[in-house]
Amino acid sequence: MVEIKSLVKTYKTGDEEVRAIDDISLNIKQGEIVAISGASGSGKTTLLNLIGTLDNITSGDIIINEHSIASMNEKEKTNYRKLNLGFIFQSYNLIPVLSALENVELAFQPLSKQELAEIGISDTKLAAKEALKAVGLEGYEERRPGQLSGGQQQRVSIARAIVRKPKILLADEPTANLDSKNSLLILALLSKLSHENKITVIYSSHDQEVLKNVERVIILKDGKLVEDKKC
Ligand SMILES: Nc1ncnc2c1ncn2[C@@H]1O[C@H](COP(=O)(O)OP(=O)(O)OP(=O)(O)O)[C@@H](O)[C@H]1O
Repeated sequence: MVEIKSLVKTYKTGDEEVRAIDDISLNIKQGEIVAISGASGSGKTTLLNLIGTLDNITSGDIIINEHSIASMNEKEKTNYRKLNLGFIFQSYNLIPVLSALENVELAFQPLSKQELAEIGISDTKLAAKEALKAVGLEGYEERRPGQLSGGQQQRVSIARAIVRKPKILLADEPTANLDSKNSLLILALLSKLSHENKITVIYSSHDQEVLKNVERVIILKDGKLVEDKKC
């Protein structure tokens, strides 16, 4: 469902060229949960950003459900992101003055009425409540981020990422700011959401504890794929 074909991403700084992604090919099935690992600078964030259409491909392609990302223009990419992708960040990226519920509901703001209908949402508040329930935060709707623990804040950000019913969830170091107990709980939640809703989850991590519990791990080194391990 995600087909990565001879993918290359280079960055130019002055006279120097960095091959951040150096000829990677791999397939990820619908509903699979995959960890991307590797040392700092190995290309994890770049790969996630390319799959997330947040950065431009230098050569090669990523085909998602038969859509070629390399041939999309900016407008098509924006539309594609809105209706297919969910993002989770290391630092949660919640709005401090809004409640948990309002933070989740914010995910609907870029969607038109027609787009909401397309994804089967008629009541955004109810959908946001259900997403919070799905991440184990029923009863916490009115709390602001500052009144929640790190693990709970990451759950709110996961609710915000899943509320538009994405086909793919992309998470850059989602457990980097959490202790090992909360990291494992967040991973278990991502795994549950992936299996129950057939969401493809792709996340990066360099935490060895986290990597003990993964189903498949892709290891990068200097932009190259050096290992693709099913556990
Ligand atoms: N915007 C940019 N301009 C120039 N070089 C970049 C840019 N973004 C990334 N790079 C380079 O591309 C390579 C891969 O970086 P990337 O951030 O993808 O690695 P990473 O594995 O996510 O690292 P970390 O674990 O530290 O977040 C690095 O050499 C980095 O310096």
